[in-house]
Amino acid sequence: MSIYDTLNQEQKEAVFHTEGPLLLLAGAGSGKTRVLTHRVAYIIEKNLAKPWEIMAITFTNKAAKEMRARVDHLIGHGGQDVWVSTFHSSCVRFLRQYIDQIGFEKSFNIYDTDDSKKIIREAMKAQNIDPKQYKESGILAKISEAKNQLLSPLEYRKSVMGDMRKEVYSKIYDYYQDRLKRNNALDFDDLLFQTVELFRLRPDILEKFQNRFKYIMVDEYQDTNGVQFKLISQLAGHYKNLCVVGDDDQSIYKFRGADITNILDFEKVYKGAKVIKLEQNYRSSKTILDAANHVIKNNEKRKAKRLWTDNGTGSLIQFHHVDNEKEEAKLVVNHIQNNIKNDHKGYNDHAILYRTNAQSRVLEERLIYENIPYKIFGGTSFYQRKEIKDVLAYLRLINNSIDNLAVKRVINVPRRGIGDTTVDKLESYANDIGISLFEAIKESDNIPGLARASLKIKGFKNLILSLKAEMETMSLMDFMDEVLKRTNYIKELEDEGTDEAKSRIENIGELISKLADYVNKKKEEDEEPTLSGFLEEVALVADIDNLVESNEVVVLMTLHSAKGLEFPTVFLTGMEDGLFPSYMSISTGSEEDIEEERRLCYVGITRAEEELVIIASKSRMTHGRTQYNALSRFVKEIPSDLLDSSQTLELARDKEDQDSDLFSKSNISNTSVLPKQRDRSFFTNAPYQAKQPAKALPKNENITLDYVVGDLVKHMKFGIGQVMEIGPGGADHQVTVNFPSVGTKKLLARLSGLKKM
Ligand SMILES: Nc1ncnc2c1ncn2[C@@H]1O[C@H](COP(=O)(O)OP(=O)(O)OP(=O)(O)O)[C@@H](O)[C@H]1O
Ligand SMILES: [Mg+2]
Repeated sequence: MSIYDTLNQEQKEAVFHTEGPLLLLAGAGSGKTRVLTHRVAYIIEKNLAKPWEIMAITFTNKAAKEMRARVDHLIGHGGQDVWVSTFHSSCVRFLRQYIDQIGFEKSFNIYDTDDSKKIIREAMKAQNIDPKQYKESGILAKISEAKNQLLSPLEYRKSVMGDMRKEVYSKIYDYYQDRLKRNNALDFDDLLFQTVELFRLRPDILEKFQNRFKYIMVDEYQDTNGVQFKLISQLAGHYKNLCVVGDDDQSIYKFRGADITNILDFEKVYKGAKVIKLEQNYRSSKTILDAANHVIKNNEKRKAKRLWTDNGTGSLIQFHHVDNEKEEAKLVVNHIQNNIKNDHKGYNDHAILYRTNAQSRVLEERLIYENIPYKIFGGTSFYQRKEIKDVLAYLRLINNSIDNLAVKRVINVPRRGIGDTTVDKLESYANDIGISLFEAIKESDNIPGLARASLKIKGFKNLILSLKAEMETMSLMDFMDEVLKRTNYIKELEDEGTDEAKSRIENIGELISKLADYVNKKKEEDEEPTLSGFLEEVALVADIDNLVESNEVVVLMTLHSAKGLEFPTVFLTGMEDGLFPSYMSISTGSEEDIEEERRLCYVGITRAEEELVIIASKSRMTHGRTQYNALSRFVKEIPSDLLDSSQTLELARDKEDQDSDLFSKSNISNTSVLPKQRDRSFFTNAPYQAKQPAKALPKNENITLDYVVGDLVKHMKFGIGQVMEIGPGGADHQVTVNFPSVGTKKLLARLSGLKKM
């Protein structure tokens, strides 16, 4: 039996049609990616090309990795020579070979956003541009946009003449590009831009690659942008053996310049292109596919398609309308535990999807509480995110001013003109006389060589000292507001106004919700909430992060990152109007924006193979306040006979039996409304547990540790350390370890994988 026997007729046609342009336009789970990998195998088998003469481009590193694995599996020996990569990594390879032909050195550096921002700042200074009117990230976004449209600084200048504001962007673009070149550096967009430039200026080099790549394939073609389109047309210019696959219903990156016309106009650009449609879905149950089809058909601007499956009807889609986000997290985690116990599923059979990054916090905490290994894919765990670390560093510094790391983290964040040299001087002064960095800051008048920065240092000192004083008089919630206001942290992000900045603001809002949660819990216990208490609770969750290295993990990710992937069980969380579809898309009143969100929903639903669980919450704490959201219109677009909502009750009853004391069923509280016995946090500390009835005792009694206080233990990341304390920690033990490498850390025993030495 050959590997092609498992393909259906249309798939075979696509695999065997190797010559000339080919468009595979088909719905989710119809085997597009599978066709690509089989096509690679076929081309090699028929000796139409050597492995290194085939290029397969995918969208993300994860997708590239999966495609690589599938190709290796099909082809075996030689598979590793097939050029499987993302656009960016392909370009790096081209440029490392030839960039000297366009005036860079081959050893060029690749700049990240921070590096780029530094240069923008320089440019603004050099040209006397008012930073109040123009923000670095805004300018950077404009430059990126220009590059994605293949506009050089000169071309951009011509295109914006007469528009004052854009002329400023143009001047900075000039300076920026010149500086990059002088530094022999490329930013991320340049990787593509300069490759296209190289090929344009040196047709002889392009020709080499055109001749080399006899077959080119591109996955997720619906999300290519202008510069990617150009690059592909350059490379495929000679043989025109270009096979692109995609689904217009899954185009979800318009906000990053993706241009859906690239796929819709393929036949116009590549005359004589063959078009194959796939209609059979192999991934999902009938019920899941039905739901997806019902949702997407509400989009008016789409090519109608038929997508059916031979798979069984499967189970109904579970729908839960819960009271609050903690109930949601609890339900998801309970469900996973049940599946593992009863269904013999593994952790990695489960994906939890959400619309915004900030939603991960509550889910992560519940997973940690229940000792379930997880990994955030395509992003960073909540407590590892820069803005969360920054804000927590401020709080740590205010709480305890001898925290040198915290000082270093925030002394110039947001920027207040205190440079590295100044910090170095402060630090060596502090070390010389054996005081903390903040003490040195207080004595900065005595430190030689700080003259120019001295006013700024004092400004920072006064900020921290006055916040310290305010901490004594304010409620914790008000205090947090004050910190964010006085440090200008949120304002900076607001001024940036980029998508990334908005996501950071949402994350900080989520940290405020965490604080509100903590305050509520303490009030219920008739205890005074304190900053140090809050930091301690956070430290427990924050430190455990990223320690799971196995593949046996529950996957968490945004819907955007989920494209192309599949999982037996998928949870679609936060299905509420205002969250998904996003408030932004609703408020613009633009049907186009809602349609993009709907495509994202279609992507989400079609990730599920067997089991789809949809959850909406009636209320949700955002920025520390409880908000009430209506059910997502997308859920209403799913016919009710596909939904099973009866289990909500059952599960709720179940839960009540199991651990009604740890979690409340409803959370309508914010800081000012504090009903008793409600809204408990995920983490319990010792005095809190003492108040629990017996059945709610943490489950850590089952876990025995082979080390005791005083023992040496080894940790994957931090190395060897000494156990200082062992206490209860959710369903686990909280172990305090002193590591010479990083200092004292609080870890959860089981998740941290501590080993006795
Ligand atoms: N002919 C087939 N027989 C059996 N399984 C198939 C067949 N075609 C595809 N599959 C399986 O169906 C699933 C979906 O395939 P694939 O990921 O290639 O779809 P896709 O069209 O790329 O989906 P997406 O649009 O989500 O990227 C995979 O598990 C794949 O192995
Ligand atoms: Mg695919």
